[in-house]
Amino acid sequence: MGFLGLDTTDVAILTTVGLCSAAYFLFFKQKKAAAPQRAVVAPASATSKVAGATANARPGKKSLVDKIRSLNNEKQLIIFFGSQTGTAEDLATRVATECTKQYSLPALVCDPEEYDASEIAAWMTEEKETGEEAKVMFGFFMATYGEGEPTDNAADFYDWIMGGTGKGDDEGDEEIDDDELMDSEALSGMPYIAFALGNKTYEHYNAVGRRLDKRLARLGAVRVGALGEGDDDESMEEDFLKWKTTAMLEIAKHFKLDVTASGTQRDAPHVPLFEMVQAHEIDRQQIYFGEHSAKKPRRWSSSQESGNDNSGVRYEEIAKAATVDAKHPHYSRIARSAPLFVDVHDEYGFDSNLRLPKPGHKRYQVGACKVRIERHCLHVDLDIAGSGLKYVTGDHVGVWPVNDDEHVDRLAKALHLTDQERDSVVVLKPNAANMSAANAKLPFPAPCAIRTALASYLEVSACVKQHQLEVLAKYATDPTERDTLFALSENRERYVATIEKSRKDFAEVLEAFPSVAIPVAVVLGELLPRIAVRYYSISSSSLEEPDKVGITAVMVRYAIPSCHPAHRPEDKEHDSVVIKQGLATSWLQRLHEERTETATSCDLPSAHDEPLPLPRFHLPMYIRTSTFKLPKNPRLPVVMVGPGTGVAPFRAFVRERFFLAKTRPDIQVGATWLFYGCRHPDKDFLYRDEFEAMQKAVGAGEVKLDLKIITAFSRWEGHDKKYVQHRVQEHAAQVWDMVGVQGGSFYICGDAKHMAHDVNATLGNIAYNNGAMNSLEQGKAWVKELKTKGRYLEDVWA
Ligand SMILES: Cc1cc2nc3c(=O)[nH]c(=O)nc-3n(C[C@H](O)[C@H](O)[C@H](O)COP(=O)(O)O)c2cc1C
Repeated sequence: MGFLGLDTTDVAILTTVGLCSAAYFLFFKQKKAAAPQRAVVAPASATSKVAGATANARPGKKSLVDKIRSLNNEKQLIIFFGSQTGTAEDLATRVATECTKQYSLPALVCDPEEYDASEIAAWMTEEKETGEEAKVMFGFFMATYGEGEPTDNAADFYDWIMGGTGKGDDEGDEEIDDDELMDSEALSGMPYIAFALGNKTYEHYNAVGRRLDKRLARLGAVRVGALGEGDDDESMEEDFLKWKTTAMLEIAKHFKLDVTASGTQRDAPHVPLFEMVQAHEIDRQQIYFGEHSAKKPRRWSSSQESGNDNSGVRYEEIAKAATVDAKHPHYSRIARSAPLFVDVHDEYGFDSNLRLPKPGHKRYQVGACKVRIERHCLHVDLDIAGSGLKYVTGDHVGVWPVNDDEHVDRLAKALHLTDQERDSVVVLKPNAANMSAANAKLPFPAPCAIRTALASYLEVSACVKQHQLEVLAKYATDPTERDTLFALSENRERYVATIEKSRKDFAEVLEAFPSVAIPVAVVLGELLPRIAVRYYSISSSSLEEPDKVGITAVMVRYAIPSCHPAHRPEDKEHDSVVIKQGLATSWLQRLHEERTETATSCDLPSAHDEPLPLPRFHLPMYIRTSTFKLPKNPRLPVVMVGPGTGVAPFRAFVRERFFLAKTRPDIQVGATWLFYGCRHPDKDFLYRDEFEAMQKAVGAGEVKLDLKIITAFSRWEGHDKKYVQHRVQEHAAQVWDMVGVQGGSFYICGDAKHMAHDVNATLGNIAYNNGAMNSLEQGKAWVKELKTKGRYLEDVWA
C-alpha cells in the first residue's frame, strides 16, 4: 500500500468535512429555520485596490475575499455550488479540476454555507477599482428542489443575490423595489459560468439556476458561454458533458489561455490529489470511528437511565455539540423498530442465457430464470428525549447510513488490502505535486481507520462514473484492460450499456479489471463519493409523541441484468444477473435484525466504563423543517393522498388529528380523509392495524371525528386494479365540499412522476365538474391558486 510514516506530532487533525450532500427518498418544500440576512454590499465608491478588498464575512462563515487573496494568483475560477445530494458539488469539482489540470488555472470550489458568497460584491467592487480586466471568474452550479427552491446550503446566498425574491416567478422577472445590489453596480462586468441542475418531472424545472442567471445578467454580470441545464430525468451526465466541452473552451477564450494541450490525454499519468499517511501511536481520543463531526471526534457514555424497552441502554454524548444540524448530527436511540409488510415479494424473470446469482442467500431465492426477492418495510421510532431536539408534524428527518460489511470487504479485497491494512489508522495529506491539492477538501474526517472510511464515510456502492474509469485506466498495467477502460470512459453508449445500466460499483469494476493497481489514497480521496444524508418524512405526530421521531422505510432491493464490464455489450454470453440494494434502507433493516437478535438472546448492550466511540443502536440524525404542515386551524378539513410509503407523513397527520379529537373534543377537529393505495390489503397495507383501531374508536362514538381511510389495491386477486386517483375521483363531491367549499387543504405525498401528476389532474377535473367552472382550464387554474394559497401541498420525489 505504500504508506508514508507519520508520528503523533505530524498528525494535524485534518478538519472540516462537508457532510451536507444528500441522496433522497423524500423531499419537500422547505425553508431553513434561520431567516437569511441581506448582506451589506461594499460601497461602489470604495477606493482601495484589490489588495485591500474588505474582508467582512458574516459570522460563522469564511471570508471569500481572504481566500481569493490567499491564492495570490492572477487568474482564477471560484465556483459556488448549491447541492443537496452532491451532484452539483461533484460537477463543480470536475470543472475546477479540469481547469487546473488542463489550463493550470487555479480553481476553487466553495460551499456558500462555508464561505460568505455575498463577498463577491465586495471583491468585484474593489477589483474594478484597479481599472484592469476582472481576474476572477465565478461559477454557479445550482440545483433546484421542491417548489423551485434552492438547496439548504445555498439558501442564504440565493436570498441575498435575489434580493429576497426568487420564488414564484420561474422566469425570474420580478422587479425589486429597494435593490441595494443593483444600485451598487458591484456585479457589473463580473464574468461567470452557470450550470443549473434539475429534473423535468417537476413543475419548476431548473428554476433556481435559471432565475439566478437572469438576475446576474440584470445585475450586469457577464455570462461566459451558455447557461448549462442538466435534467436528472434524462441524463444529467450527458447534459453536463455537452455543456462542459464548450464551457471549457469559453473559459480558455475568456482568460486567453493556451488550449492546444487540452483534451483527454491517455498518456498523461494521474497525479493523486492526496497522499495517504499512516498515523502511528495516535491517541485514541483523536481517532474518528465513524461519527460525523465537523470539528473533532465525539464520544459517548452510557446514561444512567436505561431505555424502557428491549432496545437497551441509552448513551449520552460527552461534551455535547451546541447545535444539531446537517454537520453535527444527534445520535438518537432506536426506541422501536417493527416490520410493516407480511410476506411481500418481487419476482424478476430473466432470459435463460443469463447467469443467475448463487442460490442460498437469505434475502432472495433463485429459481429457473427467476429471482424472488423479499420486500421489507419498517417503522422505526427514534428516541429524542432529553436531546433538546424538537420537531413539528410534517418535518423531515435526515439520517447518515453505514455501508454493509459485505460491501466494504468486497471493495477492500478488490483493492488488495490485508486485514491489518484495513484497520490501520490513516490521514490524507494534500499531494504537493497536484496543483489542485492546496484547495482540495478532505473527503472524510481523519485520522480514521481505512475500514471506517469505507464503512461510514464513503459510498462504496456508488455507480462508477465515466471520468473515474479514465483514472482507473491510467493505473491498469494490462494493455487490453487499459484500452477497454479508456474506451468505456470515452464511449457513452458502451458505458451506459455495461456500467450505468447495471449500476456497477468500484468493487465490481476492479474485479473485472484485475490489473488495475490503483493507490488506495486515490480511491478514498478522489473517487468514492461521501455518504450523503438521507431524508425521510417523519411519520409520527409531534403533538402525540414529542420525544419520538418516526421513520417509515421500504427496503430498496432489485435484480438487474449485468454485462461484464470488460466485454462489449454485444457479448451476451458474459451477461449475468446482479442484486442491488439501497444503502440507507438495507442499513435500517440490518439494524432492526441485529436489535431483534440481540434482544431475543438476552444479550442486551451493557453500560461501558470507557467512553464509547459510537453508541450502539443509535442513529446519527437531525431534523429538517418543512412547510408540509397541517392547517393551523384544526377545524378545517384535510384530504390526503399517499400511496405506498407516501403514507408516512399522513400516518403522522391522521394520528395527530385523532389524538386532538380524543383529548380535546371541544375543538371539533375537521374531516380527516386519507386516500391510501398499495398492492394487497393483507400484505403491504402500512399501518392497517392503527388505522382500523382509530376507525373503530370513531365508529363506536368514543372519538368524534370524520375519519375516512379510503383504500385502492392494485394486486388484489378477484378485484379490479385500483389506484388512488380513481378513489379520489369516486369521492369527487365530498372532496370538492371539503376543499372547494369548506376551505380545507389537499395533500399529496409519493411519486412525482405519475401519481402526483394524475392526482393533480383529477383534482382539476373535480373542481371543473363541481365548482361551476366553464372549462377544465379553469379547474386547473383553481388547483394552481390553491397551491399559491398554501392549501395544496406536495411532498413528492421523482
Ligand atoms: C425531492 C426532490 C425534489 C426536487 N424538486 C425539483 C424541482 O422542483 N425542480 C427541478 O428542476 N428539479 C428538482 N429536483 C431534481 C434535483 O434538482 C436534481 O436531482 C439535482 O441533480 C440534484 O442535485 P444535488 O445532488 O446537487 O442536490 C428534485 C429532486 C428531488 C429528489
